[in-house]
Amino acid sequence: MALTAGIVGLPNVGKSTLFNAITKAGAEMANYPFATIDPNVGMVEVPDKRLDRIQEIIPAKKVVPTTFEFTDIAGIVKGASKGEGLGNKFLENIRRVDAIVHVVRAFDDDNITSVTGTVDPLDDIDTINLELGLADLDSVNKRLVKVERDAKSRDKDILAELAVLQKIKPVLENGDSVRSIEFDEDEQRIVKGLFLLTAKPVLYVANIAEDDMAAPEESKYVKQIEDYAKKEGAKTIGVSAKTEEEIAELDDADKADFLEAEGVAESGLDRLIRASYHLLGLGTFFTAGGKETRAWTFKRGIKAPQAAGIIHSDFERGFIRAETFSFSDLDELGSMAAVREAGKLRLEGKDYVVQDGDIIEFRFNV
Ligand SMILES: Nc1ncnc2c1ncn2[C@@H]1O[C@H](COP(=O)(O)OP(=O)(O)OP(=O)(O)O)[C@@H](O)[C@H]1O
Ligand SMILES: [Mg+2]
Repeated sequence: MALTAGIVGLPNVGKSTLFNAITKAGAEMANYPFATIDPNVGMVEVPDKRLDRIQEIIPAKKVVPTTFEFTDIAGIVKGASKGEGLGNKFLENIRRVDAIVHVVRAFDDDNITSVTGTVDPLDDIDTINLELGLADLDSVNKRLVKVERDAKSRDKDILAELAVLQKIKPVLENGDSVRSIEFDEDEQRIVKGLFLLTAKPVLYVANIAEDDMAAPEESKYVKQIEDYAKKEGAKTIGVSAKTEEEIAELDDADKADFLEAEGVAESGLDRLIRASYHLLGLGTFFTAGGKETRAWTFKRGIKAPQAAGIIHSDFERGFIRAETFSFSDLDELGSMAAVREAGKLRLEGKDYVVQDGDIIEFRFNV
C-alpha cells in the first residue's frame, strides 16, 4: 500500500498551489476559502542526484526516478473538531494520510483573503493543532469508555491499551500532541491502532512571498514558525508556493535561470519533497544498467524479498538472493569492476534489511 503525505492547513493559505507545484496535477486553486472540498491525490518525482551519478558510471538506455504520493486536503477551521466547515469530513481525510505537511501562510498580500483577517503564523498553527488535538481527545475518550468496561476481564492486551490511553489523555488535555510523548515499541504498536491525528509525523511549510525566496531564513514569519517547530522536533521549510507553481512547467534549464535571477541557491520545493519522503519513512534503492537505471521507493525496515516484490510479485515469490552494493561504494570507487575487486558486492539473503542507497540485482526463479 502506498504511503501518502497530506497537505494540511487553514483555508486559502496556498495548499492546492503547493500541491500543483509539486505534482503538476492542475488541481483547482482559487483566492477564496474552501476551494478544495474533496482531496486531490497526485504523484511527485523524487529529485535524486545519485541517479545521474549511477548513469555516468553504468550507462543505461533510460533513467527513471522514483515517485511517491501527496494528498491535498480541504482547509481546517476553528471548530472543525465540532463539525464547523464540514470539519468532521475533512478531519477524516487527514486520518487517512501517513504524515502531515502543515502549510502556514507566511506572506503579506492584501489581495489574498485570510480567513482570520490577519497574517499570524503562530496563531494559525495553534488553531490547526488545537482542532487535531480535540479530535484526538474525542477519539481517546470514546475508546476509553469501551476499554475501561472491557478491562474488567483483566485481558492483558486490553490492560495495555488502557495504560496507553491513560498516558495520552492528559497530554491532549494539556493541548499537546501525541507525537510529543515517548512510547516504547509495544506502546507504539497500540498507538498506531488508534489512528490519532497528532501522532502523525509533521513538517511545517512556511508559504513565503516571492521576495523572500532568496533568503527565507530572514523572514520574520519563517523564524516564528521555525521556533515553534523546533519545540516539537519538527522541520520547517520556506517555499513560495505561488512562484514554484508558476515555474513548475519550465524545463530544468529555464527554471535554473529563473532561480538564479532571483538569487535563489536551491529551490525550497526540492528540499520539501525530500523532507516529506523522509518523514514518511521512505527510502530509495536502485536497479542499474541495461535497459534502464531506476530508483524505487521502499518503506524503511523491509527485507530483500519484499523489496523485490515492489518491482514484480514474481521477484518476491521466486526470490533467491539480492546481489547488492551501495551507491556510496560505487560513487567512491568509480566503476563496477572496482566495486567487485574491492569485495563490495554482497550476496544478501531473505533476511537482509534493505538500506537507502542500495543498488540491487535480484535473482529469482519462478
Ligand atoms: N506565496 C504566495 N504568495 C501570494 N499568494 C499566494 C501564495 N501562495 C498561494 N497564493 C494564493 O493564495 C490563494 C489561495 O491558494 P490555494 O487555492 O492554493 O489555497 P488553499 O489553501 O488550497 O485553499 P482552500 O483551503 O480553499 O482549498 C490563491 O489565489 C494563490 O494564488
Ligand atoms: Mg485548496
